[in-house]
Amino acid sequence: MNLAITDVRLTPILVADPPLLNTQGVHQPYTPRLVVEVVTADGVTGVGETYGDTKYLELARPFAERLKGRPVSDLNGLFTLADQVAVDASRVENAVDVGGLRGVQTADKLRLSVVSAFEVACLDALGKALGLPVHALLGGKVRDAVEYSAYLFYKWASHPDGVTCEKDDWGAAVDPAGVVEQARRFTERYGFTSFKLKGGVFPPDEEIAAVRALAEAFPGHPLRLDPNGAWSLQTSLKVARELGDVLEYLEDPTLGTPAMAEVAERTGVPLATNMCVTTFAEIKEAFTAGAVQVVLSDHHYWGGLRNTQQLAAVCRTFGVGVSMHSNTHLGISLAAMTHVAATVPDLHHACDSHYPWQSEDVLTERLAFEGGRVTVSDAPGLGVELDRERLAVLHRRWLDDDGALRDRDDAAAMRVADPEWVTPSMPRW
Ligand SMILES: O=C([O-])C(=O)C[C@H](O)[C@@H](O)C(=O)[O-]
Ligand SMILES: [Mg+2]
Repeated sequence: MNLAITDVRLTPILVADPPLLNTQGVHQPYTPRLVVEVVTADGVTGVGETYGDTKYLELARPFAERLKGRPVSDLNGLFTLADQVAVDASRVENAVDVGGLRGVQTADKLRLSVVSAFEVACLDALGKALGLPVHALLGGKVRDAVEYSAYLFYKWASHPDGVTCEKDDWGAAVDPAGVVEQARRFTERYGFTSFKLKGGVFPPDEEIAAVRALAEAFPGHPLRLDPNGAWSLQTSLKVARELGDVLEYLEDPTLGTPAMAEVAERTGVPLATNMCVTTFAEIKEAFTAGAVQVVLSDHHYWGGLRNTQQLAAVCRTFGVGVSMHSNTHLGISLAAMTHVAATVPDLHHACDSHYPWQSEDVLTERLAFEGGRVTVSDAPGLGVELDRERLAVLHRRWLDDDGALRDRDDAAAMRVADPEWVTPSMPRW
C-alpha cells in the first residue's frame, strides 16, 4: 500500500444560499466554499471541505504544494507544515466581533481552518485505503446516529428583486408566527426536536416573543437563541431572565469573556459559545471565569476532527459541555461532523447544521436526517462520493463571478435591499 500523496486538487465553488438574516446583514445568494481532494500513489482520493473566501484560498494553495510526497497517515505533520505557511498580517484581527460571527481571527486560526479540510481529506483517503470508516480511525463510534437541531433563521421570502439567485421554498419568517411555521417545516421534513433561532436581527423583545411562541408550539423541546453577541450586558441579563425557564441555553448573548461570565453568574442560564472560545488559547480564562457552559466546536476552525476530540476532552475535564457549531456547509463537512460527533462520549446537545438550507451539494447522494439524526456511516472513509459534474458546475459559477461573491459579505448583501445599511456596531441593543 502506497499512501504517499501524489496530487492535491483545490476547487473553490459558489453554493446557493437563501436570504438568511443575522445581526450583520443577510446571506448573499451564493456563498464560497473550498473542496479539497488528496490523491495517493495508489489512486485513492480523499475529500475535505472548508471556508472558500480568498483569505483561506491564499493559505490553502501554498499548503497544498507542501503536501506532495507525504503519506495521508501523517496527520500530525499537517500542523507542522501549516506553521510554514505565512499569513498576511492584514488578515489577522484579534477582536471577537471581526467578520462578526465566529470570534477572533488569529493567524493560527486561519491556518487551522485550512488544515482541517486537508485533515478530513487525508482521513477519508486513509479510511478508504484501509477499508475503515473515519470514526474508526478516530477511535471508534460510541453512538450509531448523531442528533442535529433545526437551525431557524429570520429570512425573507426571496433575495431582493433583480438579484441572480436560486429560489427556495421556505417562505418568509420575520415574526413569531413565521418562525413557528419554519420550525414546523423543519420537524416535518427532518424530524428535528431541538430548535435554535438565529437572533440579533430584531429588537430583543421581538425575539423573546418568537422564542415564547416556539415554547408554546413545541412544549418541553430544547430551545436556543443566538444573537451573535449583539446585546449589551444589561440586555443579555434581561433576555436571560425572561427566557430562562424555556431555554436549553443562550448562545453568545454578549461579547467577551467577562460579560459572558457575569450573565452566567447573575442569571444561572447556561451559556453556549462559538465566539468567545474558538481557540485553545481562550479556554483557560473563559472556563476559569465560568463564562461558558457549552462550547460549540467547529472542526473547521478548531483544526480538524482530532483537535475537536481534544477540545471535547478539555471540556470534559472542566465539566463544560460540548456540541457542534455550523456555518454554511455541504455534505462533506456534515459527514465529517457526524463521524467526529459519533466518537465524543459526552455530547449532550443536538448539533447545529446549516445543511437543510443548502439545496445544492457536491455529493452523488445527499446525507439524510431521519428523526433529526444522521446515521453514522460504516463505509470506508467518510462514506460519501463526490459528484464531479456538480462540482464543475459550482466551480464554473465561482470562475464566472466578478469577485463580488468570492468573499462572504452579509452587509454588502443587505445594502442591495437597504443602501443605507452599515454593519451595526456592537452591542446593537
Ligand atoms: O452559531 C453561529 O454563530 C453561526 O452559525 C454563525 C453563522 O455565520 C450564522 O450566523 C449565519 O450563517 O448567519
Ligand atoms: Mg453562534
